[in-house]
Amino acid sequence: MIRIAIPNKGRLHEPTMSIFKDAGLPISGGAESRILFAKTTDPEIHILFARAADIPEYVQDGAADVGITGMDLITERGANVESLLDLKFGKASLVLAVPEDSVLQKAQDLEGKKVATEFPEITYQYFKNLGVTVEIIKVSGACEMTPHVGIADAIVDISSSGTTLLINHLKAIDTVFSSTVHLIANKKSLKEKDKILDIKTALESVLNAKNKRYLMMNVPEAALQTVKEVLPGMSGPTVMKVESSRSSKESFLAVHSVVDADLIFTLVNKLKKVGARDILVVPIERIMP
Ligand SMILES: Nc1ncnc2c1ncn2[C@@H]1O[C@H](COP(=O)(O)OP(=O)(O)OP(=O)(O)O)[C@@H](O)[C@H]1O
Ligand SMILES: O=P(O)(O)OC[C@H]1O[C@H](OP(=O)(O)OP(=O)(O)O)[C@H](O)[C@@H]1O
Ligand SMILES: [Mg+2]
Repeated sequence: MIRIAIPNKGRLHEPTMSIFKDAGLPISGGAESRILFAKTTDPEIHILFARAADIPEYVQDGAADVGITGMDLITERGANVESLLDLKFGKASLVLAVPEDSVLQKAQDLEGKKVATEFPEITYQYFKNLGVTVEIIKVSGACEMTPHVGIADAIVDISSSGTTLLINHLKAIDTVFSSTVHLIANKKSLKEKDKILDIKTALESVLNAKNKRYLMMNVPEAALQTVKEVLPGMSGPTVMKVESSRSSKESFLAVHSVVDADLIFTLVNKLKKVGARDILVVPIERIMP
């Protein structure tokens, strides 16, 4: 049996449930349902719902074979786990921030000063690497208030849109750590349970397909070469004969290709100009190379 720990609530819950659904492993539970265990369509794969911050330890200690959580939380806890895949969501930066009117402009200016943070390990390592000595004040949240009440001169805290810093009259002066959500595995489980790599492959196939679209069109045979020159190469397009019911003498070919989603707008206009018609653009659920 393989147990996967996923965030039970908060900003990582939904995107995690969604990528498992797209990967063919729909999960029910967590969030409002408050169910903390669940099965999947694969009887060998069970789900454990947990707080994102606890998942690194659960995976390190083997309570879960696999986990999904942020690299900042994994690094802060120094969890001895294997990262199998960057899932590319949950993007956030840990930034060094000071009051907006502060004279402190760079990390070196913090020598001998106080820094409040929810991430003491990452903060310690950051200043150590710079050869700067600071006093680290561990807080469990609402870090942004500390420089305004004399608890600290600066903070190291998560920033994504930057709104929280702005409304708390703080400004970032450096990026300490960039985080995204990763698929991690217990090192012993990884050696003993091959199925863990099947889970990685399934999630990876969803990521591979995210920015791709499947393009289908009918092309007059005479225009095929021109159309192929317009189509970007992933691998050559698939070309099939169309048993057209059209009365026209012209014979048509069906051309199919996988293209980047952000090329679609210009590509469709170019293809129409060189004679393609009946153009269909469909999303792709998974791509397994
Ligand atoms: N404002 C944010 N924007 C983007 N990602 C964030 C933000 N805050 C936290 N994260 C990321 O989400 C992950 C989980 O963060 P956290 O443990 O704070 O849970 P949460 O989803 O914010 O729930 P809550 O804060 O309500 O407990 C972390 O890896 C962190 O990097
Ligand atoms: O740059 P922004 O988009 O404003 O996001 C940054 C805020 O997001 C997180 O708080 P969250 O909303 O998770 O609340 P929390 O402090 O309870 O975790 C983090 O602690 C920051 O305060
Ligand atoms: Mg939070």
